[in-house]
Amino acid sequence: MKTRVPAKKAAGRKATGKRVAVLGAGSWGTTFAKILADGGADVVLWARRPELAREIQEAKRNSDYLPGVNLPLGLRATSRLDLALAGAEQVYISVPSQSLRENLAIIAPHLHAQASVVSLMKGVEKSTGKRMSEVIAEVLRIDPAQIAVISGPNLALEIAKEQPTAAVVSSTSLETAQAVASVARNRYFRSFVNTDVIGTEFGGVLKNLIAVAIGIVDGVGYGENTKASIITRGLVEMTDFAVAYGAHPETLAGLAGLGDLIATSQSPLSRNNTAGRLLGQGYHLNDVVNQMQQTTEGLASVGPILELARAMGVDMPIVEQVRQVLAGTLDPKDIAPHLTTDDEPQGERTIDGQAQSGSAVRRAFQRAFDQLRNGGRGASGDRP
Ligand SMILES: NC(=O)C1=CN([C@@H]2O[C@H](COP(=O)(O)OP(=O)(O)OC[C@H]3O[C@@H](n4cnc5c(N)ncnc54)[C@H](O)[C@@H]3O)[C@@H](O)[C@H]2O)C=CC1
Ligand SMILES: O=C(CO)COP(=O)(O)O
Repeated sequence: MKTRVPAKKAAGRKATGKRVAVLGAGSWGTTFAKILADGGADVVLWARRPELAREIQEAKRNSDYLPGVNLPLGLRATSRLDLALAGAEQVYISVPSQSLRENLAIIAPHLHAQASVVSLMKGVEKSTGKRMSEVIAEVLRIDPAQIAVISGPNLALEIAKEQPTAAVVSSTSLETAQAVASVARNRYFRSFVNTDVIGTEFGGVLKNLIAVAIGIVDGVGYGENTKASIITRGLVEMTDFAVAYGAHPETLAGLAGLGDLIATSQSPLSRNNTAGRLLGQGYHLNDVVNQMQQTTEGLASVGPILELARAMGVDMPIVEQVRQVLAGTLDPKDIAPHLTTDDEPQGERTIDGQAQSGSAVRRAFQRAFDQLRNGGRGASGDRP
């Protein structure tokens, strides 16, 4: 199929005229390119492999990652980074988190100085524990106001099939978030905005870890009570962690937190959930990793997240148990929404007022005080 149709016509609505690039033609990068093109943007998608770029450009298909999905006729694809980035005012990145730094090094020479850079990724860098927007700022040395992140309950294949979905675009600059959100939207994809980059990014990272835990108990054969307990207590862990690093608690109650946690924990489309299920069924981690053909961010994030949690004195019993299952030191059937060593009842709410308290330092003191009050155990509790 060699016919070329202008983006405006192909999208079936007025083009915004905004020239954007999407880097990474896996399931999410390709789906996001479709979101943008269907919203009227002029999109060029960069694929590492020339044969994949050719398939997308000529057949308007990405059969490995999005089987059965027809891509917009106006969507262009190339394996040449310089061509993808030429004139791009917004650059969306969707590569595995552990490869971001090396990819940024080859992106940098071709990036327009004023371009907004948007992370679609949900991992932290294993070697540094840094969030993707931090890695972007560090390597590209651009103003943080040029950087945005997008997160939410966004299982790629459902969106590629045009099922109605919402997401949140976050940037320290509201103007940037709004500029990105006005391009990254269409009739089936609605973008909200916030300025809580920390909460939005950590929400996406942390829900992966809870989704692995849910997959594990699913694989073991436990039912809805166990899963609901882990989802609920998991959200508390996510919120405690993110707030300790400066996030707003309400972000974790929003699309990038609870919303994504629900979608990822419930869906067989989730790679993190699937990896957990295989572990729960008794497969060894190496076999699971070999079986997963797509990026499973949660597996790489467990270690750095627990280190970051320790640094702030945040208890993450569920994530800790996921680590133990991955390490083969905890039987999957023993994973539970609490530490197996808990022997005294704990209050469901113990960090009263934390959500309203000021700085991260103040919260750390509050947490230390709560730990003392709880006889050395970490504070745990639903946010008010
Ligand atoms: N698939 C989904 O439903 C969603 C994924 N995400 C996030 O998007 C990011 C990318 O995920 P997917 O597109 O799903 O992964 P994927 O495994 O489907 O695709 C990753 C793509 O990155 C490319 N890539 C570029 N440089 C690479 C390198 N050095 N090593 C390996 N691959 C390289 C691969 O060729 C591939 O096209 C992840 O952080 C994920 O958490 C976020 C929301 C939804
Ligand atoms: O982030 C996602 C949905 O919002 C995709 O989850 P997985 O990476 O587990 O497939």
